[in-house]
Amino acid sequence: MAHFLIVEARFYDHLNDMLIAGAQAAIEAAGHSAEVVTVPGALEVPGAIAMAADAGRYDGFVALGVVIRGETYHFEIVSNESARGIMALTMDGIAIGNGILTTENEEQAIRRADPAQLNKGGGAAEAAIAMLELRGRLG
Ligand SMILES: Nc1c(NC[C@H](O)[C@H](O)[C@H](O)CO)[nH]c(=O)[nH]c1=O
Ligand SMILES: CC(=O)[C@@H](O)COP(=O)(O)O
Repeated sequence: MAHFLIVEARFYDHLNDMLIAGAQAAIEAAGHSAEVVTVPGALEVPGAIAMAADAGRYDGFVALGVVIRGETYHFEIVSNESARGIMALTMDGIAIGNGILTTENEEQAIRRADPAQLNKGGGAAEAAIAMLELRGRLG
């Protein structure tokens, strides 16, 4: 059994709750366990994963959050830089599933967060599990 850390950027409560539910269900269905830590926004997610990876208590990570386009270039910064930070950690061999949604509006986000619809939280958890298993196989 592996132990995962779900790092959630809590920007939209109702959307995050759905993402977490999907991720937790996928981890439990695979026979693993998880705990959740909350950070202010998507830009803080890579840093939190880096801190937790250093601590060495977790086998893998699930990044969750929602970025919805506003009026300014901030959307691009938050979307691209959070993904870039997560990708950099992935390239260091850390098993991470990226479930940070980047959408044009709330309607798109609901469809993707809802476990009964596109279930992107569950998909991110499954990706983290797959990468952990791959690391075990590849050494
Ligand atoms: N606009 C969104 C943000 N912005 C906040 C940043 O992620 C960050 O917390 C802030 O700049 C302080 O460093 N975060 C989201 O997760 N979603 C957004 O839509
Ligand atoms: C991530 C965003 O685009 C949004 O939350 C920020 O909105 P704005 O660009 O209107 O300040």
